[in-house]
Amino acid sequence: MATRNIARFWEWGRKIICVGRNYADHAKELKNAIPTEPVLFLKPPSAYVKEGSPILVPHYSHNLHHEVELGVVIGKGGTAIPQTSAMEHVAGYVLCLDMTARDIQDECKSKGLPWTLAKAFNTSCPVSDFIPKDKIPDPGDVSLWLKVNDVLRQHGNTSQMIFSIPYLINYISGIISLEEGDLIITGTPKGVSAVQEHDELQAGIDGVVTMTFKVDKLGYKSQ
Ligand SMILES: O=C([O-])CC(=O)C(=O)O
Ligand SMILES: [Mg+2]
Repeated sequence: MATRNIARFWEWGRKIICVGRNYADHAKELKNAIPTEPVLFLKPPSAYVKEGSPILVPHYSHNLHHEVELGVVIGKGGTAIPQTSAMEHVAGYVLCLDMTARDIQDECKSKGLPWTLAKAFNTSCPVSDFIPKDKIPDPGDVSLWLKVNDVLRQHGNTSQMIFSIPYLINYISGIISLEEGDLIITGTPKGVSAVQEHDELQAGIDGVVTMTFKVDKLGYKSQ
């Protein structure tokens, strides 16, 4: 097998492990309790989309939300990784969006069903270019923002996270072994809101990366 390039992990990437309700201000805006343990869910690698391709609205949703998040790219796998060595397993970062069909998520929550349809559809995980680890010396102090059609909607700092990156790596790897090319997306700060077809989403990490995505209507539906 040819050598895999971690900077293009989304092409051969593996699991996307998502942390929910990791910012108290976002948990509150959706009237959820502040968690005492991380809330986890998964997206498949088919959820990845890169700049130049659009975010597609699932045909079954009328309330697609943006959630801007810091993504942690795993460079070295492991099981039950101690917090003290957790950062040795990180290859770098991406800025990412956890696109969420909020109407479907609300329905899933009220019926006690899993969030797969709300969170794991094609193009539900837009990602920026790979950010090498040394470009973010302190992942616990990263300022991230998102604009819809030039209007600022989200602006948070990873210092507001309830569970830190080393804590999450330890917690997750004790349940689901981490592998090279996995991505952990670490939760969103407050300000989530709906996007429509033709909207332009711009997001960034101050001084590190920006990315732009257009929203398009989903062009396909299973017959
Ligand atoms: O859908 C939600 O509210 C949970 C989530 O992904 C987050 O907090 O980032
Ligand atoms: Mg999220």
